Amino acid sequence: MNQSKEQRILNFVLQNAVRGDPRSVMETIDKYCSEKEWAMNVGDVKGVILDKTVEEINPSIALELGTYCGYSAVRIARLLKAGACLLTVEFNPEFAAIAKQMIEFAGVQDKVKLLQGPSEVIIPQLKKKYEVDTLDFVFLDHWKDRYAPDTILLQECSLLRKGSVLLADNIIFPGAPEFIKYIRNNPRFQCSTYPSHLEYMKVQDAMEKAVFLG
Ligand SMILES: O=C(NC/C=C/[C@H]1OC[C@H](O)[C@@H]1O)c1cc([N+](=O)[O-])cc(O)c1O
Ligand SMILES: [Mg+2]
Repeated sequence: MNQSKEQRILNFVLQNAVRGDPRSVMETIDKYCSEKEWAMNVGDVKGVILDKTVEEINPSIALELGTYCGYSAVRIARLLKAGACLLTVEFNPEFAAIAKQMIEFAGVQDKVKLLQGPSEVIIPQLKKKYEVDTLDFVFLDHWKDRYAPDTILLQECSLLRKGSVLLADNIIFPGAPEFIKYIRNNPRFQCSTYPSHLEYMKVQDAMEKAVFLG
């Protein structure tokens, strides 16, 4: 049975990147996906916006929705201080298996907990099963029509506190119109937009930052 694109990306990393070096893993994925096969990693351009947001917050506990191959999990985890943790949620078991290997190869497995399942099932489990109090940072990069319902669910589960920061990928392309409508009209969030480009393409995209005001 021939390989998936995600398996080809992982193999390219295993053969070309430096084990234990997160930056090498990121650069190798970016090289493959810009030269050989496009894939929906946040990428090197929007990745800088993600980096700056994570560095600004310096989160102790972060949540990522939509792991895919683990590119942004590696990207976020490499910036986390000692003792800090990234919980990353992936619905698709094949993608989760790839991401697990990617995270381990990059050497950030001690900072990352990969949770396989639908976000609407995992989010309500975070407090009791995964011992989360509240989240300092949430990166939304999963199904675009899940951004708004999952943001509501995070609030219903009391997982956000005054100052919790959400960062959403793809609010221009593919777009997340319901999320934008919800979050920008919501007095409990302070929003700002970061115009950018779609990963590996000359297509306009943007990221939305939303600070929960409590
Ligand atoms: O659908 C996108 N992301 C949805 C990802 C969904 C992931 O989470 C659940 C599913 O198992 C998948 O692994 C997407 C699509 C494009 N795109 O250009 O089509 C660009 C992006 O950055 C994206 O995050
Ligand atoms: Mg994305």
